[in-house]
Amino acid sequence: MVAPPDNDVLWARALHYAHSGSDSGSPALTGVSLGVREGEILAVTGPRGSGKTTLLRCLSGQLLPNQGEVWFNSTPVHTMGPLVRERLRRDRFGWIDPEPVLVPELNVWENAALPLMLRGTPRRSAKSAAHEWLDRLDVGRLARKRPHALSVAERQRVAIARALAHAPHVVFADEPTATLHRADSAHILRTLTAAARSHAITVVLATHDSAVGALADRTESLLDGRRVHTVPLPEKAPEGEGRAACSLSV
Ligand SMILES: Nc1ncnc2c1ncn2[C@@H]1O[C@H](COP(=O)(O)OP(=O)(O)OP(=O)(O)O)[C@@H](O)[C@H]1O
Repeated sequence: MVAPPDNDVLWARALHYAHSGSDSGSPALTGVSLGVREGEILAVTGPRGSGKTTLLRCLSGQLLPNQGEVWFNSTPVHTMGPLVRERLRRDRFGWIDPEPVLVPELNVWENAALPLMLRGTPRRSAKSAAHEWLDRLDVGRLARKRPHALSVAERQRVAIARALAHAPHVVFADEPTATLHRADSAHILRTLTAAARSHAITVVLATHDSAVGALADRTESLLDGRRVHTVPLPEKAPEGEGRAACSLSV
């Protein structure tokens, strides 16, 4: 095993992953390698079924690749046992799902403070951190409400506050605005990326919306479980060919 470059907070080499019982019968990832730098916002784009979610779940230690390696800050994740991976995810990573999944019995600030309280942060400090992030995401006024009293967009803001409140090293955001209207979606993405930049949090953001890539420092594209390079056509493309990008498989 060769350790990854020092400036990569996350590093994956030759990841292969096949879901058992997959409808397509093809593996979700076939040899994906990539590095993510400290503090970077990386967009992972690609059409539906291209392997974005599977890649994020392998990088975050939720899934163990069938082959290949995942490293976090020079520590191999793919060789960790389930409990160590669980602790790594709880303490160092944040996760944002496409649809907000909150605990219905807890109010908004308790939901946002949950990762902190699970790792033993005193209630008062956890509450204060949760309030800070809820305010930042424009849902501080809802802190005492239960999730069912909120709109989907408000619940997603709470889920984002929860992913950020414990000061994670890396936040994985899987299509975080998939269920939102365009205006909400743009605002939430800007807030997420601005918050991450101001706290030097690394973000790996899966999206099938190429416009989202504009907010990222870098974009990696997937197609059929492989990384592809997006190569812009030359300025003076011949008549009729337009300026669409083309993809070359690597
Ligand atoms: N739990 C699962 N069980 C079986 N097959 C799965 C499972 N999750 C994903 N797959 C399959 O793996 C492939 C990659 O799926 P994945 O969800 O990683 O892609 P994606 O790019 O995130 O897609 P989407 O944009 O629709 O979320 C697809 O063929 C999908 O059907």
